[in-house]
Amino acid sequence: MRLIPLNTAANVGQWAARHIVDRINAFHPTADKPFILGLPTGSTPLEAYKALIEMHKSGQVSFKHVVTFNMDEYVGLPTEHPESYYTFMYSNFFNHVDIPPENINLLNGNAPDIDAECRRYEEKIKSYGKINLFMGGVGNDGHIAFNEPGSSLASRTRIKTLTQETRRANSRFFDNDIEQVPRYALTVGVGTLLDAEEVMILVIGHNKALALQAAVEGNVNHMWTISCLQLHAKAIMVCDEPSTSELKVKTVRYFRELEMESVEKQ
Ligand SMILES: N[C@@H]1[C@@H](O)[C@H](O)[C@@H](COP(=O)(O)O)O[C@@H]1O
Repeated sequence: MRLIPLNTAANVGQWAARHIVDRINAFHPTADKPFILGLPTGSTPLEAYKALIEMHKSGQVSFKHVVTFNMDEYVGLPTEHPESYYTFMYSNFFNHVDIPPENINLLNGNAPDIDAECRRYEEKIKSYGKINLFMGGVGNDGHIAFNEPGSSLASRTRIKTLTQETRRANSRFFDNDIEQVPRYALTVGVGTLLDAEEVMILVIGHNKALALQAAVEGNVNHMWTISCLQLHAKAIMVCDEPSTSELKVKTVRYFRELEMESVEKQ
């Protein structure tokens, strides 16, 4: 695991966007060999999306040959609802870059057959071989995508019941009214995420400090599904300063020194 300790949320967004752009450009994607990018929603990736849009506008990257898969979507929320992940993705990212609409993949939380929809999503990912880079965030309780505590670490795309804690945390987007927050969501599984070639998680704010501690210093544990990243060969946690407040000083120092070493060697 790489841990990148930075100062601010803006630094985290910039770092993540630069990493994505470098990966896409190094891949030299074409129509026949597109770059496959996994994407999250939430407040955490907003700065990264802004930075990606700026880099696109200044000619540093094209998304013409990038295929995206979003991690999750609420069940039963109309697509055009302002808080659907569909709306989020188009207004915060897709509408501002040159990605062809047919390259965008989102789970349909209103599909008549939810199980078939989840199978379709897994099969579509498989049809491309693998996801090259999955960007994600983390919930206060350590959930990755919507893999709530106790989710199988081998899970695939499926429907999940949201915990009270997640619904409470997300009620800030629903007039602070927990009753308006959907009870279910479709989410890629922990196993789906672990299949990606690389996973990059952004961690912002002191609310995420316990989740980051569990991810980095805790044991692999299904109660903190983010800890699955310890099983991944290429995982990166990009963190702001407040989110590292539960980590040991020596842990942060260790990872900071590792990064400095690798910069010097390049
Ligand atoms: N399903 C999403 C997660 O993918 C996200 O990582 C998490 C954190 O959200 P935020 O970035 O707003 O803190 O919230 C939601 O529950």
